[in-house]
Amino acid sequence: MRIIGLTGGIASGKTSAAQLFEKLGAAVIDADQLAREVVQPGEEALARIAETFGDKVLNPDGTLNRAALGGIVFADPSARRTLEGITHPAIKKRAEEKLRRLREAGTGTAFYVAPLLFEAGITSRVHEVWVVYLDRETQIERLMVRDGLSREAALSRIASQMPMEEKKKLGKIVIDNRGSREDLEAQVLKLWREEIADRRQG
Ligand SMILES: CC(C)(COP(=O)(O)OP(=O)(O)OC[C@H]1O[C@@H](n2cnc3c(N)ncnc32)[C@H](O)[C@@H]1O)[C@@H](O)C(=O)NCCC(=O)NCCS
Ligand SMILES: Nc1ncnc2c1ncn2[C@@H]1O[C@H](COP(=O)(O)OP(=O)(O)OP(=O)(O)O)[C@@H](O)[C@H]1O
Repeated sequence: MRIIGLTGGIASGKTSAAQLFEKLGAAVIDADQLAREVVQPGEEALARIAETFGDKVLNPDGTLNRAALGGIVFADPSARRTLEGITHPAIKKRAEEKLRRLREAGTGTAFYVAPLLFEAGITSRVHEVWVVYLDRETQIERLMVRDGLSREAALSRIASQMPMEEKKKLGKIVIDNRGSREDLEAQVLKLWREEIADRRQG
């Protein structure tokens, strides 16, 4: 099974691109989704987060208050690293399980969509890395609109990741998402044909 790591900066369009690849028939594993699964009530990671950061990061019903925890960790790199120390091993374990199941099912190509593919050193687990790229100003705008964040909050989230220009240099393939959704769809379709479907036939 060929595993393509799909990464990029926050709000660069990884999920949007992955959904388009999925529509064309690719298998997709999304690290952000796994990150949500490992903090569901009853999971060990949630208990450790509450022990470490206090009850203020829990909602009254015991679920994780994502806004409260995000407010802490995106303003404090050492708190962010503590959180990653709790969640990343659990996320990696789930990703491995999902990849194993896809392999057993005879899947040809799987995308592993992860915002922190480079930062968390997961590149050795994938065969190649594709980067969804966006210029900084468009990134700030799309992030503010999607998550209802102030400019300052958007900038602190962006600052917690490797600069997009650096990620762009590290990708085998760069998907440029500065244009319209139609532009993105056209690039995905071309990559699907040239990099996945044709190679499979050949
Ligand atoms: C801090 C949390 C609760 C905030 O939740 P929220 O719903 O506001 O954001 P969400 O999880 O949807 O993430 C949105 C984006 O933020 C960025 N982001 C998330 N975690 C991190 C991090 N540790 N470092 C840098 N960027 C991050 C990613 O680009 C991600 O796509 C959440 O992001 C979290 O649990 N993060 C730690 C787990 C992690 O590292 N996830 C990234 C995927 S491995
Ligand atoms: N080409 C585009 N034109 C306009 N808006 C877009 C385009 N591509 C994506 N978007 C929007 O930009 C926002 C970010 O896209 P998306 O959620 O796919 O990014 P992401 O890289 O998965 O983000 P994250 O790292 O936060 O998970 C979304 O609101 C999405 O609808």
